[in-house]
Amino acid sequence: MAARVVGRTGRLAAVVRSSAVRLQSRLHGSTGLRSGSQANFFPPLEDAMLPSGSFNNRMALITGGGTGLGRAMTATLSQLGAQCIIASRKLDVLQRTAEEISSQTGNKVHAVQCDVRDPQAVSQCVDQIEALTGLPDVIINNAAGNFVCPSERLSPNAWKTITDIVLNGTAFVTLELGKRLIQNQKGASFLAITTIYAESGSGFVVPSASAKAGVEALYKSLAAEWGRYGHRFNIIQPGPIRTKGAFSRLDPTGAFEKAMIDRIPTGRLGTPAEIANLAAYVSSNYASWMSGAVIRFDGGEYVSLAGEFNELRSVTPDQWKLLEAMIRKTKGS
Ligand SMILES: CC/C=C\C/C=C\CC/C=C/C=C/C(=O)SCCNC(=O)CCNC(=O)[C@H](O)C(C)(C)COP(=O)(O)OP(=O)(O)OC[C@H]1O[C@@H](n2cnc3c(N)ncnc32)[C@H](O)[C@@H]1OP(=O)(O)O
Ligand SMILES: NC(=O)C1=CN([C@@H]2O[C@H](COP(=O)(O)OP(=O)(O)OC[C@H]3O[C@@H](n4cnc5c(N)ncnc54)[C@H](OP(=O)(O)O)[C@@H]3O)[C@@H](O)[C@H]2O)C=CC1
Repeated sequence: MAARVVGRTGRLAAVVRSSAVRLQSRLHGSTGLRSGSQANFFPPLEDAMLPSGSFNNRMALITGGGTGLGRAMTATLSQLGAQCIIASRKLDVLQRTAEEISSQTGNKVHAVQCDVRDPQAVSQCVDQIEALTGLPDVIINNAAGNFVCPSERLSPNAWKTITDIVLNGTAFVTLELGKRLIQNQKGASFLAITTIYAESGSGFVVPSASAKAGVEALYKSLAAEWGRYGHRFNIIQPGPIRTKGAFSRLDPTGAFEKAMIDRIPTGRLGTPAEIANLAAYVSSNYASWMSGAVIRFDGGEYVSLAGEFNELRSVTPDQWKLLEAMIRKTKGS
């Protein structure tokens, strides 16, 4: 009897999972998941989490919204009723994404070209946004640049390029919009996408780690300073989520992926739709008491890397018997 119920529940869970994956691939493209066995405990739920219409009459700017995680966030906000503006350097990519998402959700997505490293371009981009939709209620600073490289091989321009996109770009977008919103007495939710190594630092991505740490200091500082103008500032630190932009620059041969998945306690990569749901919640009015928050979203990878005894996961029950006997035999110090 119990086995029949478990069997039926298992089949039901499989059906729910496969329809969630179908919806996800329609809106966000393929999940591309590879996983370890414990991933079966943690299937991604990928349909929009918030009630439909949660972003009706709200305008959202997503930098880097044409690809990867920014695209997934745009798709979810648009599905929930927002009018979105996506901004980055490649107008053709932005326009394609904007058309695809608009045609799926029925809500307008605008594409605006902008290199966030250039403060003048940012100011012109905000002029365009004001003309298209008015000042946004939601700003997601998601654009970034990165590549793995031994630090002794970095040129000054390589350092400048990454820190300009990540730290200066985020600052230019945030300050330009912040000042105009303050002038117009309009509140907004600002969200920055950083990463787990913004906290620990990491070799081989030193410009990115330094710049992302700066972004976190910027957002925590403004959370304290600009609450009085109706602005909230929050940070999501994602762990590994497959996107072409990230994986082609951080693991070009694919050699590190398995080791990375093995050390993630939930046994799999995150999915773009999962982070999109979190970003939507943080940017929504359901989170109106959330400001200055730093949310780690990594399947447990950070704590798994940090704890010095975590490698003991590979000790078998028989080996534990021996270890325990040795430990118990020890007397005195
Ligand atoms: C399994 C592991 C996989 C993944 C996930 C794992 C862990 C989770 C944590 C992940 C964090 C991820 C953070 C991210 O930010 S991922 C986002 C990645 N997306 C992008 O980078 C998209 C945008 N990128 C770009 O446009 C380019 O890559 C670039 C280089 C950032 C900017 O392009 P631009 O045309 O402006 O710049 P260039 O003129 O090409 O180069 C400028 C400068 O940099 C030097 N350079 C470029 N590439 C390299 C390299 N690979 N190594 C060393 N140096 C490089 C280039 O030579 C130029 O310097 P000079 O020659 O002029 O001195
Ligand atoms: N995927 C992952 O595993 C992780 C990603 N992240 C973070 O998530 C965010 C999204 O990354 P992901 O989607 O993976 O990668 P993508 O490469 O797909 O996204 C980066 C986006 O930034 C835009 N961009 C780059 N340079 C500029 C610029 N100078 N001006 C304006 N826009 C620019 C790119 O568009 P264009 O080329 O048109 O300018 C692109 O759309 C980033 O902040 C990244 O650091 C953090 C941890 C893990």
